[in-house]
Amino acid sequence: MAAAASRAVLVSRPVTFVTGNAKKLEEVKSILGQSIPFQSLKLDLPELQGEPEEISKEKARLAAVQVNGPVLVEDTCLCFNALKGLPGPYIKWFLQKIGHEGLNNLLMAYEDKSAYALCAFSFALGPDVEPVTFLGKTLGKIVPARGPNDFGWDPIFQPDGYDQTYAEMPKEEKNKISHRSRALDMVKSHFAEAGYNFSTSN
Ligand SMILES: O=c1[nH]cnc2c1ncn2[C@@H]1O[C@H](COP(=O)(O)OP(=O)(O)O)[C@@H](O)[C@H]1O
Ligand SMILES: [Mg+2]
Repeated sequence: MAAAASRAVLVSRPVTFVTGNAKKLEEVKSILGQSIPFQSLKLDLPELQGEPEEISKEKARLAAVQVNGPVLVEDTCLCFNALKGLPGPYIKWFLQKIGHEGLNNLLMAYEDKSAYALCAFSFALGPDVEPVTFLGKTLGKIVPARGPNDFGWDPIFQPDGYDQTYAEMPKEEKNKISHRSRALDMVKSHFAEAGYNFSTSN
C-alpha cells in the first residue's frame, strides 16, 4: 500500500474522453462505470493513415494538446482476414460509402468470411507525455445485416461462439465481450496499477 501511494501520480483533472461518436461514448460510459473519473468532449479529431496503434496514439497527442490535460481516445477497426486486414482503420469511410451490403459484397469472391473488431484506446497524461495504447480484439465473421441498425457495422458482425450479431445482442452482452470492453479492461488495469490520484474538484 505504502509503495503504491509513494508511486502515485497526482493528476489534477479527470480524464477527458474525446470522441465525435455518441454511440462509442454510450458504451464507454456503461463499461467504465465509476472506475475511472472521466468527462467527455465531443470533437472529431483528424486521423493519420497507418497502423491502428499509431492512428490512436496520434489522436491522443492531438487531443492532449487541445484539452491541455489528461485524455483518452479510441479508434476502431474492422478487419477482414480474406482482405489481409482491410478495411481496418478505413472502415468508417467504407461503411459510409458502400454500406452493410457493399461490405458483404467485398467478401463475395472469398470463402473466408472471418473478421475481427479491433479497438485501440490511447491515454496521455498531457501534451508533453507519450501516450500509452491498449488494444482489444474480438474475433467473428461478416454476415448479411441482422438486427437494429443503430451503431455502425454492428448488424454485420457476428462474434465467434454466438448466433447473434452485435446488433442483435443485448447491449450488456455486447459490452461483456466486445473489442471495446476488452481494451477498456486493460485501461482499467493500467489505472489501477499506476495508482493515479485524481483531483476531481473541477
Ligand atoms: O462497436 C462498434 N460497432 C459497430 N460500429 C462501430 C463500433 N465502433 C466503431 N464503429 C464504427 O466504425 C467506424 C470506426 O471509425 P472510428 O473509430 O474512426 O470512429 P469515429 O471517428 O466515429 O470515432 C465508424 O464508422 C464507427 O461508427
Ligand atoms: Mg478511425
